Amino acid sequence: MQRLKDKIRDIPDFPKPGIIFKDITPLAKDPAALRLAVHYLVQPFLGRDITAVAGMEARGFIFGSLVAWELNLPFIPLRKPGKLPYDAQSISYDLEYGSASLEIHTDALNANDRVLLIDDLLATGGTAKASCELIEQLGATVEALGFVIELDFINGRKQLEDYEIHALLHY
Ligand SMILES: O=P(O)(O)OC[C@H]1O[C@H](OP(=O)(O)OP(=O)(O)O)[C@H](O)[C@@H]1O
Ligand SMILES: Nc1ncnc2[nH]cnc12
Repeated sequence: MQRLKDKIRDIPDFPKPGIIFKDITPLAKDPAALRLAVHYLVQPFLGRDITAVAGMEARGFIFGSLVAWELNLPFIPLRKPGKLPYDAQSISYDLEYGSASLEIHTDALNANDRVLLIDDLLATGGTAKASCELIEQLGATVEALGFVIELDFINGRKQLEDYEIHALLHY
């Protein structure tokens, strides 16, 4: 795991004063490290009854689509507002440095789906909680959540108590 941690760059005061931004671009830039991260990321989910992988725009797309590829499952994008072309369901939420919205196509999932939600980072959990609600609004079940990074000191898990959560790197 230290090999992966070495590929996460701290950027102080981005995007706001007081935030230490965990930059995953050095990890994405290194093919061996990226493969290793995805290898570890999928381990808890192998052989499980999961029907789809969902990821949040934008950094969740990087890891979510690689996990979907690795598990040979559909990838469902949760997008920033106004980007999805078909009927979409929307939700607003707060995150570590502001507020935002995400959308999902209303036909992306149904009541038979058991979804693995993947993102790069768990901070307050606002993004993840809203994403779970979006998935559940379509009648689907959230099977588990997977993150590359968890900021333990923010304790985003407290608002995700009902869910199984796995994270590779803890700060
Ligand atoms: O746990 P939280 O406090 O909700 O924060 C975590 C979220 O913040 C970042 O996304 P951001 O909204 O910055 O979008 P990006 O992926 O487009 O950079 C990150 O990729 C997570 O999705
Ligand atoms: N500290 C942080 N670094 C990178 N992405 C984030 N999303 C929310 N908080 C973050």
